[in-house]
Amino acid sequence: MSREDPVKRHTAALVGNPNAGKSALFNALTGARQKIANYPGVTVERKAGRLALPDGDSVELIDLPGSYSFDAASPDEDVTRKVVHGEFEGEAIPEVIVLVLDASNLEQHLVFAQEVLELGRPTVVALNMIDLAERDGLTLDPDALSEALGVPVVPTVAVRRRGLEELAAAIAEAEAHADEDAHKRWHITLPERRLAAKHMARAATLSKSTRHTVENGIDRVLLNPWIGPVILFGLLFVIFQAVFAWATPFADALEGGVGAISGVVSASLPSGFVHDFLVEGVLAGVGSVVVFLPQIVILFFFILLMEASGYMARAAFLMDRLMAGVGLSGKSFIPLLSSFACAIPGIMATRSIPDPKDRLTTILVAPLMTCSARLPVYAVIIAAVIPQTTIGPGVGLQGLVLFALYIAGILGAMVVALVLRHTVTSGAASGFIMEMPRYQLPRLKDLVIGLWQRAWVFLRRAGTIIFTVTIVLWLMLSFPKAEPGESQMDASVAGMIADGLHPVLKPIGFNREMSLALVPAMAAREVAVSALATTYAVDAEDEDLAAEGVTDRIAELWSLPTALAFLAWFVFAPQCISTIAVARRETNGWKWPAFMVGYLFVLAYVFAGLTFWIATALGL
Ligand SMILES: Nc1nc2c(ncn2[C@@H]2O[C@H](COP(=O)(O)OP(=O)(O)OP(=O)(O)O)[C@@H](O)[C@H]2O)c(=O)[nH]1
Ligand SMILES: [Mg+2]
Repeated sequence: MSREDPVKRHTAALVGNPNAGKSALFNALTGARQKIANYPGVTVERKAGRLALPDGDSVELIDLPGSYSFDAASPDEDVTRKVVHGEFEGEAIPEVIVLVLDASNLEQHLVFAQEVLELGRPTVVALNMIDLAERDGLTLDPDALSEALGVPVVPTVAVRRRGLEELAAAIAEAEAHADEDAHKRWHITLPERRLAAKHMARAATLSKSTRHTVENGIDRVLLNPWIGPVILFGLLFVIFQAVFAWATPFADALEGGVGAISGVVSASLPSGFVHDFLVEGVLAGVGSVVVFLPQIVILFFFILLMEASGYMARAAFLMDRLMAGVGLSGKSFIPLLSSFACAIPGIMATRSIPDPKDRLTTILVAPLMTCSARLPVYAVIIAAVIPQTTIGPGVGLQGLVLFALYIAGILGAMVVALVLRHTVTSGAASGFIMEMPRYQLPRLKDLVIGLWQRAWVFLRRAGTIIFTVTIVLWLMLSFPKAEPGESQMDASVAGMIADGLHPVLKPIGFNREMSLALVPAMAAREVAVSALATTYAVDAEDEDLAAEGVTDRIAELWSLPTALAFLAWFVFAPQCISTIAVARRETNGWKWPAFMVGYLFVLAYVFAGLTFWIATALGL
């Protein structure tokens, strides 16, 4: 900022209804990579970035959660209210407000817009999604809207970077003086506001062709009470088939690559500490997790498609009735579905749920949704013990088992929610209203960037937390060294820990290696795989055994009931430490996370046990 500048412009805040494209504008203007997705409630916290203005100055641009009103009750909307009113701790009131409106949905968006303008602060309107309005046959008149609102209006298409320079220029010119008349002009009741919105939208619409919107036709099918759920279920089924079927060639290639590197390292290094560290710890351990990259990418490909197309909110709508049956609402569906990626963003997404008890229940059951970190665990065990047969055209048994495990998690979450709503979080279930976002064709570039980000997150985890934990375990497995004739595991520190845990887990069919693997898996669930791989590699009696992958060792050493019990454990397995930490932050204390960990441990133990005993009784 130049010193002579009389106008103080430290910050500008993006404000508007959910799904107006605020984060898309934020990313386009600042070069950030905030999450954008086509459903309301994506952004749940305040994020800042720097925006260079055409006059050489720059401002701190703030992306905010979408809001319907300043009176709104949900925690994310509360952040918006606080920031805009200058009540957010450690932050001055923003000098300029950038009010983002969806041009294709103008009337609705003008309701909250009036509330924002009532503040009487320097405001610039971004009339975003002009392209969608055009798609619907709407021609808008930004000047008329500007006249009606009394502030500059800049048409934009955030995702195509249209209108960005004009918007930046308008922000630069927004004068830092309050509009004294604003209060008198705008302060009216909600019905009056709605009426005013209608008039203003009408006045700003130059022409409107009676084009049938794509939405209606598609929604008649996708939201049909009978066909809709079948399509949703079918889609989930296809996803889990694809995770196995499509990934196999890539996963095999990666596994071959890791094996080849392992062979080269083995042959070229003399046996000793460095050799063992690389072969048993790094390659067997961390390598066993990295090979699941293709599966992770495929899973996220589908999640990103659902998020970008606008289907996510439809799925929430379809699930609303089912969710109401267990005392939740469709609002909980999106956080729960996000938990398929990871429970941490899932739990944070609950901030868009207004009712505190709905929100708490959703937080408590979110870890039951199968996060992507569990995918390697499931995949390794399934590959080892479930035959690669097809049981129908295009339906593989392995994919089916994976699907069943996801369903088990979902059903578990539903039952737990039902019980909680009748006990610890009892109260009236709240209603469900969610705007259906416009259908959009996902943009290839967004998809590629999104997948790249996810792949990078996965690889970074493998290189940091999974690496560290696996290496610590490897050290504990490798020392003290065994006497000749003694097994290395028996002699090691880790072996002693495993011996301590095993008696507790033996009744539910777990062997010693599994018992040991559960401990580091608390850091990150994928570690269960690397821990088993490292344990078997360290304990291998000869080079041939050491060269075998963890899948082969499990296939040889585990009985089917034992393997199934391990899968059942991971359906419920108490979450990783980061999830516990987020639950603590979001519930402001240790009480609920402690409760969550407790009930998950009990369920994991009981269900793993039941699975083991039943499978054994059936003679599997
Ligand atoms: N066609 C079109 N799509 C847009 C435009 N701006 C944003 N989008 C899309 O609209 C969806 C919502 O965008 P976001 O930036 O996540 O919306 P938001 O206002 O931040 O939403 P919340 O964080 O939920 O309040 C995404 O799918 C974007 O890709 C636009 O100008 N034209
Ligand atoms: Mg956003």
